[in-house]
Amino acid sequence: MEARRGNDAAPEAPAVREGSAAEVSTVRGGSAAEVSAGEPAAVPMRLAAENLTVVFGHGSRAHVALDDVSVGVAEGTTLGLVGESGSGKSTLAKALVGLVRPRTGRILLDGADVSALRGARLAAVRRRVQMISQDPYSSLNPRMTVGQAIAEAIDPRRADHRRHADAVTGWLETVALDGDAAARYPHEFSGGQRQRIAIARALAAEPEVVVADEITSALDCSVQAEVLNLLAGLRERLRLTMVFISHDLAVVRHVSDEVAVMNRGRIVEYGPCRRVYRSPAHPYTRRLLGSVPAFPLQESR
Ligand SMILES: Nc1ncnc2c1ncn2[C@@H]1O[C@H](COP(=O)(O)OP(=O)(O)OP(=O)(O)O)[C@@H](O)[C@H]1O
Repeated sequence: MEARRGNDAAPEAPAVREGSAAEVSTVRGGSAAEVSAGEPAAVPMRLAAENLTVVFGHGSRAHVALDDVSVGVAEGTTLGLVGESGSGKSTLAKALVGLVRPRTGRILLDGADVSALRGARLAAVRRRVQMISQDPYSSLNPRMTVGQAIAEAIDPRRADHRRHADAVTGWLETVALDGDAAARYPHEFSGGQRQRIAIARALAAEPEVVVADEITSALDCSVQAEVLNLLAGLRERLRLTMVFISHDLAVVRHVSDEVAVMNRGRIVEYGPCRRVYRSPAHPYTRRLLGSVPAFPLQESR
């Protein structure tokens, strides 16, 4: 039997969700007004997880990190993922980008099941769904100059910085860095600058979806705000489709159209950000929001 690690004392209430799991990959989305009116627009999901289960380990040491999780993000929108530490946010992020293989369920990219792909086809999907993580070192090769790293994202087969110099400079300027950063190495930059480079690198691949996993949690407060404002601006300007993960509820509300609340590997509440923050329906969400002084319940957005 699989063991479940009890990482908090959240109540076992049923999930509160607008739309069924089956709807997630096909018709979820639309504005908050449309969803709450019970008539969601038929917006296809760019990226969706359908009934995803991820188990780490085997036998008595098995741990169910994701338990029948279904979420989706429509083009040009942002899905926020919140939940306490250990609730499964990063595991879901990794599953969405193909870094963790689900035991059951599917990952759909533009409606096509990509969860069983391997080799070159998986690599191609990873290009289309770019992940930016907490530690930019995991996405930036310390032996590559920044210019090489961005050139590789632009064209993996001809990752020559000089060939793509103008485009590299353009992406650096997009994240408010000077073009001469291209000749330097990641370790020569501050944490905030490295995250800007990681964002530039991810966007240079022109992905269909960006998965941002706690991208500011290792940064000082003032730098966090700079990076978040940059990302929020890019999201508007480039109409990014994004999955945004953070333990910071205020930040998630700021950038997300919809939010999924995770608890112990499950989605317990899922819906338009505005509605969930204003009137959380699940006891766990209420507890989560109630524990943050900035979120007295019933606050309007
Ligand atoms: N590679 C792994 N092997 C075994 N267990 C894992 C592995 N990765 C994650 N887990 C476990 O799965 C659960 C979910 O972890 P995950 O990192 O997805 O949570 P999280 O919500 O992102 O937490 P945090 O906010 O602290 O990053 C945790 O109990 C964690 O210990």
